Amino acid sequence: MAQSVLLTGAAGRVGAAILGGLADDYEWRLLDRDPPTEDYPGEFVVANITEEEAIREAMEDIDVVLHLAGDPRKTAPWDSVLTNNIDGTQTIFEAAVDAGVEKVAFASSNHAVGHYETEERTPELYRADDDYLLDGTEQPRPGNLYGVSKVAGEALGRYYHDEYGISVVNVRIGNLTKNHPPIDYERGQAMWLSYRDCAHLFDRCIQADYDYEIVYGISDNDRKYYSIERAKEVLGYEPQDNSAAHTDD
Ligand SMILES: NC(=O)C1=CN([C@@H]2O[C@H](COP(=O)(O)OP(=O)(O)OC[C@H]3O[C@@H](n4cnc5c(N)ncnc54)[C@H](O)[C@@H]3O)[C@@H](O)[C@H]2O)C=CC1
Ligand SMILES: O=C1O[C@H](COP(=O)(O)O)[C@@H](O)[C@H](O)[C@H]1O
Repeated sequence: MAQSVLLTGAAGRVGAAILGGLADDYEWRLLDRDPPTEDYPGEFVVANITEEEAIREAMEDIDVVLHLAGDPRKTAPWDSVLTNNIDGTQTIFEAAVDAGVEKVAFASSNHAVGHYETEERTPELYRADDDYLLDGTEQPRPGNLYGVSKVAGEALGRYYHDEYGISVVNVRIGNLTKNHPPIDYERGQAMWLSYRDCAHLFDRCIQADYDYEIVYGISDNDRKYYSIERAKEVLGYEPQDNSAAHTDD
């Protein structure tokens, strides 16, 4: 029988990439605060992730949670990230543990480590001949309050894993764009995540066995300063795309 997967933030861009690749592969329960405007492959729950009761109900009979819902803006103000990204993520973990969910994959971000991109390192860092690599074992260095909220989400996962044993993978997503990498944006090309690699990566988050992990979610770009070795090793991630293959780079 297919695993039951709760996808929060299902109506957003990352949700679209995941469902675009995996719609037929799982029993989906989709959740978003915005009501659906199209057909979705499963039950659609309209709820805010800060609503404890609604989230507890949404968690019933779920095997795996892909937790994407949150404010994705790098300029997001503190009150929004505090509510949507930190409070909301705590509500998700608490309900997941109580419901006996096996795994949570958390949509973290490149902005959790944005301040490694110092003036001395950039723009060389974004180029294929530069060998500087972050691999997920480094200390977080958020580049903005949004990044701080993602580090908090990763810490919540650490706590719920250590305290309750739930499996947690934090995917520090780079820059997801459809069809081709960002144009005239070296940083975006270095951290490009294609739609099909995104779907495959979250598929591996559903299928693989792990304890607590931090991995980078980017395609196999020639330009890169995030290692994808841990995602390959632990999750079996096999990306197919590379921003260098696009002539409009
Ligand atoms: N798109 C990208 O390149 C990247 C995205 N991420 C993370 O991935 C996640 C998804 O991002 P996108 O799909 O790009 O954003 P999006 O804005 O397209 O989608 C987010 C969805 O979450 C929903 N949502 C927001 N707050 C909610 C709440 N309190 N309760 C219920 N639903 C809520 C929104 O209605 C929206 O449909 C976010 O957590 C973001 O921080 C991280 C790095 C890069
Ligand atoms: O976390 C996120 O990062 C991506 C890439 O960051 P950017 O600074 O290069 O734009 C961003 O597009 C996305 O909206 C955000 O959630």
